[in-house]
Amino acid sequence: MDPVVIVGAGPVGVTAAVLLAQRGVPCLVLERYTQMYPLPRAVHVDDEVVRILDAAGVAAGFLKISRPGLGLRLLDARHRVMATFARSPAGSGYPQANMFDQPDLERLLRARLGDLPAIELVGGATVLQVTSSSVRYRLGGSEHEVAASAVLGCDGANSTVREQIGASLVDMHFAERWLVVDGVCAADLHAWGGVHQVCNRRRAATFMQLGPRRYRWEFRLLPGESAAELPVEPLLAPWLGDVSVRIVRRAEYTFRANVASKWRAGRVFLLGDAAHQTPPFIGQGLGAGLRDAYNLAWKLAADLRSAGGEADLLDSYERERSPHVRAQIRLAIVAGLAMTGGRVRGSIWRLPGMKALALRSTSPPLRGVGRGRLAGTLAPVTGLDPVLGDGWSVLYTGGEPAGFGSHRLVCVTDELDPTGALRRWMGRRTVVLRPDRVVQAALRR
Ligand SMILES: O=C(O)CCc1cccc(O)c1
Repeated sequence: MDPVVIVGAGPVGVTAAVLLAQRGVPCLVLERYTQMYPLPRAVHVDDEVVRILDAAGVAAGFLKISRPGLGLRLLDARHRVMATFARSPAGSGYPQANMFDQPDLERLLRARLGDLPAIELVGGATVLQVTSSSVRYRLGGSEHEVAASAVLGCDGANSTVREQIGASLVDMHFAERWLVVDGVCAADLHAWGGVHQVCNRRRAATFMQLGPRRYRWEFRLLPGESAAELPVEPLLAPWLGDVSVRIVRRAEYTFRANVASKWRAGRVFLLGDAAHQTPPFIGQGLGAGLRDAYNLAWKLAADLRSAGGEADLLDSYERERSPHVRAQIRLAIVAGLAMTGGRVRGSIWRLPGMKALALRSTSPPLRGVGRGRLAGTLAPVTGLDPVLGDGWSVLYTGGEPAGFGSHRLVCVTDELDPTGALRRWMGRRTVVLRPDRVVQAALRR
């Protein structure tokens, strides 16, 4: 089988490679740089995304390098607490919010590559041309062409693959310039362990702890200000007291909301920032890319196993992922407006239902999957992967259901479900799960 060529060895590309290789699909990962990018970027993933890291074999390692996020705290311009939306650090499976430093996650994922000989990673490779069945790239002084069974563009916001398939970015009408500062402090700041949002219209700001003595600050820039010229010490002073900080990185970012006009051309697919970009206000940027990888990997593996016989399954990638990511981007924009618009807009958070919205940790159901209330939702089966296997499965509680062909039949007993939470969720239904644990059908007995 020709390899799936993955352009970009960031967390999305590497996760896609791992998920494919675990299903027996050879992968060639082409990365423009020779070294891993050493500086912080993404800082948060939710519990659904940790399940994806689990599927890729790195959840145990991730829990060691991350810390549970305690929720969201809104502060006024003088840093007085306006509201706290607190998460319980121990959810039913993984913590609902997980704070981390991206280079730590990338090291974990790169180490996982070493377990999977079906993956080859080539650094220093600049992709020149992409088709459904080949990729041409420059390495050192020479050009190479490799045959591909599919191509995944995981090459970030300025994606070459996106350009190659003629997709553009559709603007969801959000652009703000922010200064992002990462620092390591000489001592712990003893800050509350969630995300702090300063609801100051003049200088909206975000602050959070990422690891031991490691912190992230973000400050919205005013028109005409540049991150390079803005003195950072007065901005950090209220958070630091007399503790000194070593700044690891300061950068200007334009937070944008964009979705690619198409995510696929033939057997070339876009994933992660190549397909969508979101403002960071609900911490879903990297998670969206990892959800892409998880959604596509099992479908592509099934298609390759059946020699191209799963055209509809491949079509469902964009059909499912695009509305999901748009919904999350819209939520990020609304949350951002409420959090950065000053005291008055900040008071929106006192309205009934807003607390539940701020703390909601399940993402919207995938559209167009089966029918019924549970269809398209992620089943709460954390930890059951060894029982469910890597294919389709059927969960049942009564008599063994018939007519499910090669699906794995799993009787949900006390042993599998000691707290009864899974059976409460199932109600009196028999539940058909896809390989990615999304509910395809939930049938009343
Ligand atoms: O959902 C949470 O508890 C935190 C979400 C979050 C993460 C990172 C940045 C941010 O502004 C919000």
